[in-house]
Amino acid sequence: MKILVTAATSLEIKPFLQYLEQHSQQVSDYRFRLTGCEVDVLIAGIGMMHTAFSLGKYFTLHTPHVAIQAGICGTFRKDWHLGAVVAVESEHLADLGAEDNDQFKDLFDINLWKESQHPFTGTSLVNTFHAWPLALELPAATGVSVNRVSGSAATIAQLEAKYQPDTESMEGAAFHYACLQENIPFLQIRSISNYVEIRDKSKWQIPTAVKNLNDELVRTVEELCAHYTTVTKNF
Ligand SMILES: O=C(O)c1cccc(C(=O)CC[C@H]2O[C@@H](n3cnc4c(=O)[nH]cnc43)[C@H](O)[C@@H]2O)c1
Repeated sequence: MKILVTAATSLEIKPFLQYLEQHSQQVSDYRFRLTGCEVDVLIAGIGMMHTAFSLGKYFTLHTPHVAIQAGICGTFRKDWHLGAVVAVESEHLADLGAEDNDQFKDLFDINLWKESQHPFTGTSLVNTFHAWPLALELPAATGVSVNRVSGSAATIAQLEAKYQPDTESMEGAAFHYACLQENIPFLQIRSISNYVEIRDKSKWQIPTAVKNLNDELVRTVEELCAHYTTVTKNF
């Protein structure tokens, strides 16, 4: 089984990389062999432009069975605790469009895109791969992707009213788009490093978020590889 693990920065998946160093055989700069599984690691860069370019290039050369995007994110949900790990199931591109006075209009609102044009479901990029072989016990989240971390009351209120998001990242939509276009089953796992609120970086809990994210990432990859090994043994 071929698995792609992608992240915006190596810092976000450093513990996973250390795990691979200890438990797998490294076959190239970015490829690891782990109990019958091939795991590629792609550090795609921060933001949708870098993510789309990196994944587009990668998918012209490789077709993984599963792609996993792992990263930290902000949450709009005050009832979710920092450090919680979630699976983001759908994404909106929440700052691509036009400003109309103090209102934001996305490309669907201004009729440059049509609802449900491929690969969108309505106006969002939904993870439609339901044949995931593992029981995912993570809370499901609805995400928005932005080029600028939201940090004003007005922007936050607009995003909440328009998209009812649980999470905010800078790469999720690009990942969903690339995987849906290439028909590659995928999973976006994010851990919450901060609340989406008026900017106060001192409140961000990046170390806890990174630890929990990587615990979950290791568990998921190990389970996927074990599942695949069991399935292939039975044939
Ligand atoms: O401003 C800083 O000093 C600073 C230092 C380290 C990281 C940042 C980020 O903004 C991280 C962006 C990175 O993390 C994801 N992320 C995390 N929280 C949020 C959020 O509330 N809204 C959007 N993106 C977030 C994002 O996916 C980036 O990859 C700043």
